[in-house]
Amino acid sequence: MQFAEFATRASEMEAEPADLATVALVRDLFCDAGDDLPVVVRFVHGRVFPAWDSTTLDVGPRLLRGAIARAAGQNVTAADVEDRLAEEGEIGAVAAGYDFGGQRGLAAFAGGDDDGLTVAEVDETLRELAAAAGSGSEDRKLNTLFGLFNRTTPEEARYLARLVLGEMRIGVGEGTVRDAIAEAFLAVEETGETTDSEADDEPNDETRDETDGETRDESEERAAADDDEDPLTRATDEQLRAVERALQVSNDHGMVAAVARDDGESGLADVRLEVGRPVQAMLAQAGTAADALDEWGEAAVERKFDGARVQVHVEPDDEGETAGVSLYSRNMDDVTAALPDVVEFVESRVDAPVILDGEVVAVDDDGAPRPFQEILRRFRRKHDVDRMRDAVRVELHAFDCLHADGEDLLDAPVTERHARLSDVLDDAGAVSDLLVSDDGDEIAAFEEAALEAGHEGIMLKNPASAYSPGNRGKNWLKRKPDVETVDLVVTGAEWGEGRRANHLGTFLLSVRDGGDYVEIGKVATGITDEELADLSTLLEPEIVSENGQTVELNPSVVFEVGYEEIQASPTYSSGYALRFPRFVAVREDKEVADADSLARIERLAESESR
Ligand SMILES: Nc1ncnc2c1ncn2[C@@H]1O[C@H](COP(=O)(O)OP(=O)(O)OP(=O)(O)O)[C@@H](O)[C@H]1O
Repeated sequence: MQFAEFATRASEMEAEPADLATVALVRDLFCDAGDDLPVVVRFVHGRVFPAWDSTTLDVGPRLLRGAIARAAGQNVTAADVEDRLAEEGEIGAVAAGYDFGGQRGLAAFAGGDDDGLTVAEVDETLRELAAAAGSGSEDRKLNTLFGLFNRTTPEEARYLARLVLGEMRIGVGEGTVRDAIAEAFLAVEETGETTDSEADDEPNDETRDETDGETRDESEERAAADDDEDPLTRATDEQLRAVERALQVSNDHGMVAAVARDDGESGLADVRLEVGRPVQAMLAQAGTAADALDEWGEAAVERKFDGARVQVHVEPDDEGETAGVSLYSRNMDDVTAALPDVVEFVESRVDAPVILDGEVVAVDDDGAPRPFQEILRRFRRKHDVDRMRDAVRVELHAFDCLHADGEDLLDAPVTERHARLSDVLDDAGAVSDLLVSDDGDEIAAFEEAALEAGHEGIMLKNPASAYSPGNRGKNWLKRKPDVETVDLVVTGAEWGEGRRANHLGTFLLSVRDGGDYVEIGKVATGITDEELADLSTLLEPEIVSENGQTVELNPSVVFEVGYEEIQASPTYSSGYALRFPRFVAVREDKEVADADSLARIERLAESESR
């Protein structure tokens, strides 16, 4: 497929306000993609690599602006591009505003044979760019991007720029991709035999409700559109679930689309977990022991470790022995290199191919947990790993087993998965204690002991429940006595004054509101001088534009922020403000998509006002 064709389709999606019609456009694109299907599926929601793959292009806004400036011609500087960005507010619009065609004309004049970019060529070039490392790699990346932009029309440039930054902004989220795959390759044209035969078969509440707001809206719109002209053939809930399950298990949208097309529902059912391919972490809601017992009769109770989530993959070799250990964060980033002590521990205690879920916690010499911030000094670290290994001791607490010895356990109940965990991890101290109880007093005593031992609280799990990757469902409840903090996206900052003039000092905080960010306040307290310097290093490459002391930042960093109260306030665009905000930590284990939403802020504000 020509990249120009992809860009035209993307612009149609961007212009389409209705969710169902967008699904139909995405479906049609998938149907027309041919051999390029996996790439097109990834591109349409802003990915070059599958979701499970931690490889990134590692191109920041500054480098991208430089490449656009170069492709735009000799008279255009990166500062000009920056000025236009301040006016337009979005890099795709800026890229589309330049005429890169002049260079193409020259290339043709010089004997160049340019039939236009193909989707496959863009994919291949961006993959090469991602692989550039070491000295001179910035320049090589700049050259590669320049080469691509140089061949784009304005429409192609718009979507290329956005693809490079990983945000297509065309209203196509996970739910849309899932529905479009089912519509394209599983749904059957209505021929008197109705595809609504599953109408009574309610979709798994957790899966459908917790995916994202968009999914819920889509199903409502789907229902409302029943009698109206419907642009979709209408996949059944069962077909949607088959796609959803394969996506959860593989985190590879391109592969799932190809399997749906080539092998249908039975092919999707055969998609299995793979050691070395991370899955999304199951998440929890806040809740109490009373909630748990009311709902399930009994609860599986564990300590809530205050550390960083880690998924442990132990790969088999040809003889069935273990060949290697890899570790992933809750966002499926590869953090193996940062935690050699955990790798060594797992190597010595596990001798079967497994996927385990757990938490790494910083501990003192007596094994007592240290504050959460300490583990963040180790997690994701690329430099000084050995020095930090000595400075911050960590321990693994494993609490789940998703796969053991070739067997996927996602659908097995909590208690069975925990029993398998105890079988495969030869260290009782590293296996999270599990109390299954229907007695509120017994659970309260367990909670008290957990808090006394320095843990954050307890987790309450429905003993009969399966593991649902990526879902913040009702089967896991977290219970902790401390005041909640909120995780907010840093969208702006101000340069400091006096001795702090070289550092960003005050940070503008936002919450997620659909695909956008709305402001909720600023934080400047609770940050040490050392942290200020680190924050400036972290955030300076994300500067989008500057106006006097104030800078606008690409939303990429999440702060955990404490506060005394959340108040309704006209000062910020969210309609809320934090009273006495206090910086707690950078949530390096979270991406902006994991930051708190406006809906959560509304709930917190409401519960405080009661
Ligand atoms: N025994 C346990 N079982 C499951 N998760 C646990 C356990 N102990 C600690 N955790 C951690 O608690 C988290 C669940 O809380 P939640 O899903 O709300 O994540 P979060 O947003 O990081 O919340 P928090 O900031 O409260 O940790 C898990 O992601 C995991 O990192």
